[in-house]
This record gives sequence, C-alpha cells and structure tokens, in this order.
Amino acid sequence: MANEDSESQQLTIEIQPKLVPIHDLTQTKWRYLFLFFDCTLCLGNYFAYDTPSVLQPEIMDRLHINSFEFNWFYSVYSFPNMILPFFGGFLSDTFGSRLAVFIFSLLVCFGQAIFALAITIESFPIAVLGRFIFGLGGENLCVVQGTILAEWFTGKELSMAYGMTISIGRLGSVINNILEPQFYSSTGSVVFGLWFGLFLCILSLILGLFLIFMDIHKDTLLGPSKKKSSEKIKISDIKSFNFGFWMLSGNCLVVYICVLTFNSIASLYFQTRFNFSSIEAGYFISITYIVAALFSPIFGILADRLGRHIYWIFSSALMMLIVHVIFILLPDCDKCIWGGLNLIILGMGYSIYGSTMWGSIPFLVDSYAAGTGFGIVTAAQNTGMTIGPIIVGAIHYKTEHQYGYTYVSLFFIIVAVIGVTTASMLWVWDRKNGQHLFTAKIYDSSRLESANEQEDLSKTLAIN
Ligand SMILES: NCCCC[C@H](NC(=O)[C@@H](N)CCCCN)C(=O)O
Repeated sequence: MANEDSESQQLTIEIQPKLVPIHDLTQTKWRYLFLFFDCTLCLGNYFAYDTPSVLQPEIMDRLHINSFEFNWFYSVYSFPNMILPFFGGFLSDTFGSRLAVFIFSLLVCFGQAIFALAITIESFPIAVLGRFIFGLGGENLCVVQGTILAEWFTGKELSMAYGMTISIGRLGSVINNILEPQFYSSTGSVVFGLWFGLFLCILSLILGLFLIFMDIHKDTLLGPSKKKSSEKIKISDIKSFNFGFWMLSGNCLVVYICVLTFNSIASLYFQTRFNFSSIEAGYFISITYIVAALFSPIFGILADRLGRHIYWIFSSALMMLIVHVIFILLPDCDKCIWGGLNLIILGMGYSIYGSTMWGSIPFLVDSYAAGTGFGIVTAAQNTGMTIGPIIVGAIHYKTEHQYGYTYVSLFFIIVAVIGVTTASMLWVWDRKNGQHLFTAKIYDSSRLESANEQEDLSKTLAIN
C-alpha cells in the first residue's frame, strides 16, 4: 500500500510539470482560429493601400492632377508613420491591444471611406485627407497585429504566425493588382474598385471584432492577471531598450528599402531595362509578393523548428545584396527573363526576413513593452519607405540619361551592405548577450538582471 502510494506520488510528480492549464486558449487549437482573424485584420489595409498605384493614370485623369500631386497619396501615408507607430505601440501597451485593434480598424475604414468618396466627387484635397486618416490607422493596425499575436504564440510558432500575416497581407496586394484593372475595364470607372476596398476594410474590422472577443474570452478563462505596476510601460523605459533591438530597427529600415522601395520602381525598371510592356512588367513585379505569400509561412515554420533567427536574418540581408549585385551586372536585354528570376530570390529573401525579423522582436524586448517595440521597428520601416523613394528618385533623375539604372542599383547595393553589416553587428551582440536570437528565448530583462546579480554573487562568493 505504502509502495502504491509512493508510486502514485512519483507519477504525479513526473506528470505535473508537463500539465498545461486547459483554460489557456493559447495552448489549444483555438489559437489557429485566432491567427486567422489576426491575418485578416490588415487584409483590407494591404489591398486598399496599393489601389491608387494600380489605377494611377485613371485617378490622375479623374482628379486632373499631375504625378507630383498624385504622390501625395503615398507621402501623406508614409511621412507621419515615421513617428506615429511608436505612439500606436505605446498606446497598445498602455491601454491594451484590444482597444487599439478597434480604434485603428475604425480609422482604416473611415480613411478609406473618405478617400473613395473624394474620388467619387472628384475632390483632391479630401482624397489626401482620406489617405492621411487611412495611414493613421493602417500602420498602427499592423503594429497591434504583431503585438497581440506575440501574446498568443509566445515563443513557439511565432515566426510561422508572422509569416502567415505577411502571406495573407501580400496576397491582398496581389489580389488588388489583379482585380482593380478588371473592375476598371468592366465598369469603366475607378470608383467601384475604391468602394470595394472599403468593403474589404469593413470585413477586416468585423473579423477583428471576433479577434477581440476571442482575446477577451482567453483572459476570462485564465482569470484576472493584473499587470504589476513595474510591468507597465513608461516612456523612459525606451532608454533601457538594448543595443540589439536598436540594431534590429536599423536593419529593418535598410532591408525593407532593398525590397519594397525596389518593388515600387520595378515596373519602370523592367520596362526600361528589359523592354517589357507595362502590363508584362506588372506581372513581373507581382513575383516578389507572390513568392512572399507562398513562402513566408514555410520559412517561418523552419525558423520555429530550428531557431537560429540571427542566421536567417543575416542570410536574408545577404540575399538582398546578391540580388542587387546581380541586377547591376545584368546587361540590358530584350524581354529576357533573368530579371524575373532574380525577383524570385528577392521574394525568397523577403519571406525569410519578414517572418524571422518581426518574430525576433519578442526576443529583444520585454513582453510588457512589445507594442512599443513593434511600433519603433514599424516607424523605422516607414522611415525607410519615406526616404528610400526620394533618394532613388533623385539619383534616377540625375543619372538616368548617361548611366541608366547603374547608380540606382549602386544605391541599393550600398543599402544592402549596410543591411549585412547591421545584421553582423546584431549577431556579435547576441552572442555576448544571452543568444536570444540564436536559441529563440523570449526576452525577460528582470530575469536577466537577477541572473546577472546571481552571477555577481557567485563571483563574490568564489573570491571570498
Ligand atoms: N505585423 C507584423 C508583420 C509586418 C509585415 C510588413 N508590414 C508592412 O510592411 C507594413 N508597413 C504594412 C504595409 C501594408 C500597407 N499599409 C510586411 O512585410 O508587409
């Protein structure tokens, strides 16, 4: 009997550490449904963001504006977002991600509604206002999309989850590229496509409400888990963000220039250098996003299995460098496919980078500051998206007559070299600071501090 008792005791002791609270939805299959809602959260935003560029000549015609004025639709989106996502992330840490999801989704819908209405009534200033409001919500929504996901996929499957968000988002961009011209050719007006964009934004908002309900339900099942006051974010906490985090932010700024800024000029690039028509060039520039939509979750799963996030980040930065070196070395040619094949490498590099870089933020900042962390990295990304096209445009304007795209490619190579350098510095830093980006360990500064204190104490004891 005594023997039986001790056996059952042993059994309990062995099993207990493996038990997970069954009320924790993040440990059940429900998390995949949550992931679905999280992915669709930005679908409308991704779709509607790219609509003006696809319908550029038609919108310019309708509003009687030139290309400089047209570019306002993109600058009023990106320029404020060099700063705003930081506040959006901070707001989400302070008041909770759920409220942030709701507010930013509403702003996206509101902004797109104003934009669609403005194009309908042919008012350029109101259209600019609409894009501005759309931008206020859009990038911040992407910040909360990432933050709330980190709460559901703590550590494991995080890169896969981020890969999925990129996959669905970029699918939205590709669907926009395909559908909008068709809407235009069948209705003869740009207006239908814009209202359809609003419909998708509202759909994202409605699915976002399901996401909010699931998150509330998760917390109700878990019981009240009040944050300690020490765990509430303060602006001054940013000063204590580590060097690795700032290196990652800088890396994000430059690597995204190599992908997205290049993609924004790729249509003209393919028409000029490889003699494709604008429709053919349109197919080519979709390659990067199609590859990203297909491969981001796959590379995410690989990164979750193998860890070593820093290897993935470094390799993808290196791939950007290779892509732009190939572009500068490729001779101009008539309808040759080499440039298109190079875009496959670019899409692969983007897939690896997107899923592992965003997935690395929780390894570098405390969970209570995750929103602010995502906000800062998104602000850095938008800084690149704002200054990148301006620099490329200026270089192209000054050098195209004599040198074609050579100096533009040289610019991308320099930026990619900075990407490889910052990734290397991050690697070195990580090796000396807990190897979080190697072992995929969630960051916890309080544990680090106590570990350091413990190390100091054992050193003191050893000396004594
Ligand atoms: N939510 C974490 C993943 C972000 C993915 C990243 N996002 C962006 O580029 C944003 N600036 C969204 C742009 C969508 C149009 N407003 C991406 O690689 O797509």
